[in-house]
Amino acid sequence: MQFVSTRGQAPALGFSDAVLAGLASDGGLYVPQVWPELSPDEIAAFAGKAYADVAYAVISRFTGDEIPAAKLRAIIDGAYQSFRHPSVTPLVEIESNHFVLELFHGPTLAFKDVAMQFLSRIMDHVLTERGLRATIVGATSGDTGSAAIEAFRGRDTTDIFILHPLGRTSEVQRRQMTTVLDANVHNIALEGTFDDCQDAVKAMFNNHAFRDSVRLSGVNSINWGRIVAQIVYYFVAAVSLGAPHRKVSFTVPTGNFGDIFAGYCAKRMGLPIEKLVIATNANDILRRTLDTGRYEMTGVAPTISPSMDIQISSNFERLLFESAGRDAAAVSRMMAALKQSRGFDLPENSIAAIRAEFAAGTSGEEATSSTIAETWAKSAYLLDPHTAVGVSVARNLSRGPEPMITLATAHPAKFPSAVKAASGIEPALPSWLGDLYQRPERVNVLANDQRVLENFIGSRTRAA
Ligand SMILES: Cc1ncc(COP(=O)(O)O)c(C=O)c1O
Ligand SMILES: N[C@@H](CCOP(=O)(O)O)C(=O)O
Repeated sequence: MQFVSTRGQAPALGFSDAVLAGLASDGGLYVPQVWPELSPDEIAAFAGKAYADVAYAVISRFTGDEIPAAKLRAIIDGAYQSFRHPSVTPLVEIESNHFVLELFHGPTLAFKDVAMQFLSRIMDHVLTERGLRATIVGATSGDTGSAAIEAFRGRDTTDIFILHPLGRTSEVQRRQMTTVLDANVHNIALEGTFDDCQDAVKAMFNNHAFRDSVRLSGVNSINWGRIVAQIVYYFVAAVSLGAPHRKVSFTVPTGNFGDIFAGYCAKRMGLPIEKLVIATNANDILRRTLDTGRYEMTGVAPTISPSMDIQISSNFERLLFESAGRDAAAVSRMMAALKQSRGFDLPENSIAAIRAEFAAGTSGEEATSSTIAETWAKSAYLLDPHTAVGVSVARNLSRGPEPMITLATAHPAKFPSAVKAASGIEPALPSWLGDLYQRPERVNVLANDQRVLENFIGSRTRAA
């Protein structure tokens, strides 16, 4: 299996190289050259299988023979043993025909663990095989960072540098990152927004001298290794509700578009999904794009679902590539316009193709809070604010008879103030995080300046 860049100017790479590269050298994102397909019989055979079995069946379609079967199996088993629920990603029916898919049973209580526990093991394997070390740089609005730090801490093959926006994460999210004191972990609180953090990471990838000198690698969902692991739970959830004999729809709280793009990939592989619903908070650039056909940046507003306070939705580029008939030149033009004038119009064929597969809705702050309160009152189920955005949008949608699955992307205890303000209930952290507020923190506050960041990273990485 080869992977090609959405901008068409970088060499096609195999799975391991695409994962180590993170971002393509032309600034694009890697996607599979062809979509592997699973037949209805193969999908039906997932019924009753363990999560790791389905993960192996799906992921091995992308790794081909690059990772030996026994090694891939051991990596997947190790990744999902770190989850504290026997089903890994259980489904809970919160009201008639509306389910939440709990993706937060991993070590850091957010859906990012599902992919990160896999990615860290794959990268470690490839780097060890090649006798190399890499410098991992990631941008986070709170959850990617803690999941990545937890997954890569203590590994000899990698040094990890995570940029978070100073003062814009929840306190639990910040502490989950800054209290990890392993020598290979470096936390940077950037004076800026999440979009600034993400821009800085992309600029490091586009500075080829720096990229090569530190053997730069990325763990944001620009990395195909993240997406591939997230495809799995769409199959697991849909099959448990009757797929492929019955269609299902998914609503996904969306920021960087990685999670919902994984759902699109599952559909391309043959999973019968009726609709993929993009749920945004007040930072509603994606919903506006679906309404108007124009992607237009306006500014980021802080919300009670801070992990989705994003405007530059990286993985939307992958969808643009697919929806524009894989026209890499058209994608490059749109991305150049975004950089120059903070917006672009989608070609007619592209927006029509997107509207055929996706719907979109927005949940403002009040609607999100009242969704937390109502769901607690009616179903005794406590939603985190990101999941509440999804549930709120799914409830307001005109729906068909198929089951709706809203992705529960974080545990409510990661956002105790917002959840308590909405419901009166203060969700407790699980016992293994019970002393989080007593643990010492280590963090470096840095200016949003590319030279400062590159000097900081270059002088601390062991991969240089
Ligand atoms: C809790 C939570 N929900 C939803 C999202 C949005 O996911 P994505 O960026 O893949 O769209 C994020 C972060 O990205 C998150 O941390
Ligand atoms: N919400 C994310 C933002 C980064 O998204 P990613 O999926 O591209 O890593 C976070 O929690 O950091």
